[in-house]
Amino acid sequence: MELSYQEKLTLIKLGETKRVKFEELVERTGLDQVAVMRSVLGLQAKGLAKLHERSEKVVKITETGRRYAQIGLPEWRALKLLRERGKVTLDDLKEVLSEDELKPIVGLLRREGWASVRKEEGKLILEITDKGREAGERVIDRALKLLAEKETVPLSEIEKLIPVKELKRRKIAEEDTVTEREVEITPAGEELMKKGIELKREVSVLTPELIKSGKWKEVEFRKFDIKAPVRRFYPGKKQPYRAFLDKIRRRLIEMGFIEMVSESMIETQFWNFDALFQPQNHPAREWTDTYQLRYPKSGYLPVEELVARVKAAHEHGGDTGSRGWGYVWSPERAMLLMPRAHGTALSGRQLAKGVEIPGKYFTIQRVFRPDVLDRTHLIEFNQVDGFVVGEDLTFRHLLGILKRFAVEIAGAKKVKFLPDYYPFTEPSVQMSAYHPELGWVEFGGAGIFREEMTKALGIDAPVIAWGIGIDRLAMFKLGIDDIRYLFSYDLRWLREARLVW
Ligand SMILES: N[C@@H](Cc1ccccc1)C(=O)O
Repeated sequence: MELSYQEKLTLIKLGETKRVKFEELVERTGLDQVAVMRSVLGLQAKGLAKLHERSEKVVKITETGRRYAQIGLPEWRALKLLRERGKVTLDDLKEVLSEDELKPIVGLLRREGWASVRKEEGKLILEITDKGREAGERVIDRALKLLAEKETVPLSEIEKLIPVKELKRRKIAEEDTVTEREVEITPAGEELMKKGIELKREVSVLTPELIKSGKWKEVEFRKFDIKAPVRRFYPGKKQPYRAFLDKIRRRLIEMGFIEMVSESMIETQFWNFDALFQPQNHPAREWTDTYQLRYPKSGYLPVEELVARVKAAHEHGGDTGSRGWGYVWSPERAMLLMPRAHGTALSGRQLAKGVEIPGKYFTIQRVFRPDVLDRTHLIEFNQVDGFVVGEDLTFRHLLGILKRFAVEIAGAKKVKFLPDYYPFTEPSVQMSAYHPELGWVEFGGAGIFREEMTKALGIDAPVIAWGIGIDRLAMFKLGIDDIRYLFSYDLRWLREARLVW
């Protein structure tokens, strides 16, 4: 017969006493109540023990009863005052009684015969009687004492003193039933005891020490029922959206991309727009499309030489053969600060800083654009931006890379390219990816950076670039249909959201 460690221990302890109160058995085993009950039921199922349950009517002291036991029943407090003063008015009794206690007191004292009552000038006067002077302990006092001492007393015992309804009426006690449990060993159990039960230490974890010392041979391993329902356990973990972004970062690093990082979400217009050859009168630079910082309003421009080249590109195309945008470029405008509106700003910074050629770079950026919040729009979202630079890159390489992203990152089955326009790329494309559940989803923009941009930043090789919005994808991977959930505090979601990749 297979007995668990706890069952064995319980049986051994039971064998010492034959029949024992459940609570005492708990004490003897040193296990907790639940464990002992489980063991007893287990032993009972195997015919080794028997659980006897008997419910008993008891009387339990109430909060009021406990208070009376301490300060005395109201009639005793009143009598004490009467004994001191001989007679009192009802008002006088307020010294020793509460408002609720005052109301029934006249009736109580009269019933006991402890006081006589009369009216004098509209006032109730109570005067002590002989019986009141001599009064001693009554049954109700004895019952209260007993209850105060034991808290619960069998109903039968109380009823020997006083009808329980009397105690209930005075709110001293209430009735209850308790279940008395006793456990008894069966003959089969005794039989097994006689044969001897080997109580091996039961372990639930196999440790290196157990293996090294050879002790694993002596111990018994705890059996687990892996199908038993257990409480849900929520260990600390990454915020689900963070987990998603980290996954993308990993993918790109595995594909050989170098990450571009930034300590700040704030950018000068220079890097967000000017360095990307986006003219200063471009509508996307207005407040309707980008935010501005109120304070501080302006930041710093990079080295003069670079600024001069950007200015020349905007005004007349610099040395690219382009005519530029043909306006007077303002450094003040370029100095204005803003929350970054696209990740491409970091691509511009990287190109100006210098790059390996050939080289591949990416960044995951939180970006900000005014919008009306709803289930699919936020004013802040995340983009994966990046570029590949190399001597003989062509537009076809760009399409190939984008397709690869759509498949690798988004799990898209089909992609579609449409002509598009960006001030910093020529040609420009927009890519849509076909998602089995979402249908055609706009994935992002891409193109070959214009020479007006790359040359001003000091790069003399073709650069193919893209910017991909990844929040729609995150929504899908996290199984949510409201984009605001990406930043939700909803504990249930934070605990249970699952990233399906
Ligand atoms: N920055 C563009 C995307 C883009 C990046 C790079 C090249 C072309 C387009 C956007 O925010 O939509």
